[in-house]
Amino acid sequence: MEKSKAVKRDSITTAKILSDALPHMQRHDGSIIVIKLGGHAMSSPEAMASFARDVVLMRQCNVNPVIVHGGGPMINEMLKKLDIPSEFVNGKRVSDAATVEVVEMVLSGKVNKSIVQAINGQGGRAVGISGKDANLMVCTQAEGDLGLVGDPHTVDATVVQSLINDGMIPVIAPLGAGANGETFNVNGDTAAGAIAAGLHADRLLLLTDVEGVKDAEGDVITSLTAEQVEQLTRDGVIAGGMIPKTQTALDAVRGGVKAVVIMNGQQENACLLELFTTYGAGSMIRA
Ligand SMILES: Nc1ncnc2c1ncn2[C@@H]1O[C@H](COP(=O)(O)OP(=O)(O)O)[C@@H](O)[C@H]1O
Ligand SMILES: CC(=O)N[C@@H](CCC(=O)OP(=O)(O)O)C(=O)O
Repeated sequence: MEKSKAVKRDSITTAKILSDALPHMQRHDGSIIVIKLGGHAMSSPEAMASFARDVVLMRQCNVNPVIVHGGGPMINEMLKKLDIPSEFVNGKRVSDAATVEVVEMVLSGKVNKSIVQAINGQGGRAVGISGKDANLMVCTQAEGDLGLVGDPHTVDATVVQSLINDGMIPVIAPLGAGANGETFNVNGDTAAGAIAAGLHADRLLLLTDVEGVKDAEGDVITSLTAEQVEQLTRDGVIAGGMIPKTQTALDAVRGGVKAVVIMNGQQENACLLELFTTYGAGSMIRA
């Protein structure tokens, strides 16, 4: 008797939550949401399954998720096994030919396919590709002495749009082709921003391992302007891996993406919180 009362109470709460979500679902109806899943946000099989479930639920609600992933920690692990040293400059991995070979193997292989499998395991239909497929991301060499690190030069999002139109969930590894047959290692955030701009996405969610962009006191800044980002970077408050994220956010909004949110992907149901509730998670950057 007690148990059935509890089930009834929980069911009433669930029905209320679904009802509250209706205006948010209507607001995002038919929209394209690019989600960057960082290596740190894929910390456990449970976290991956929870993310996959959110993505499948989005698709079920006629919201079109496009996943662009990273995998820095997984690349580090493989480079270590192979005894290949690695260093980062301003959040980007200096990449010689041997490093790029490992990056492509890890990202297009195990990481990409484990996300695809997690989404399919929740009843979605995910397709894994890299930025090299169908000329999605043609790159030029990035500035600085970074070796084979690419900056997206042209994005042709036709293949992504075709997958979306067919009800698939694209899962994209951040590699790009060069005009002379090179393979470029592209920072996952940079790739996500370029693809979001190429798709004129409604929103770009950059999932990471912190609540958002923090100020000098360590408090999360919920809404950021371009000027604030530039000042915080000059002051060294925005540093390391947060630099490509905030620069990506600025490039994306300038490139036509309506809003970018930098948020904690380790928080359970992070994407649902952001899209389908009134609670705005993380730091939002708008045009
Ligand atoms: N101002 C800042 N606010 C928040 N995080 C910052 C800031 N400056 C630097 N960071 C660092 O950026 C990290 C996120 O970047 P990164 O480790 O590359 O994440 P991911 O692997 O998810 O792409 C945070 O864990 C934090 O250590
Ligand atoms: C050029 C560059 O830095 N490429 C990244 C690509 C993976 C990535 O961005 O992974 P996270 O999102 O997990 O950090 C790298 O080699 O680590």
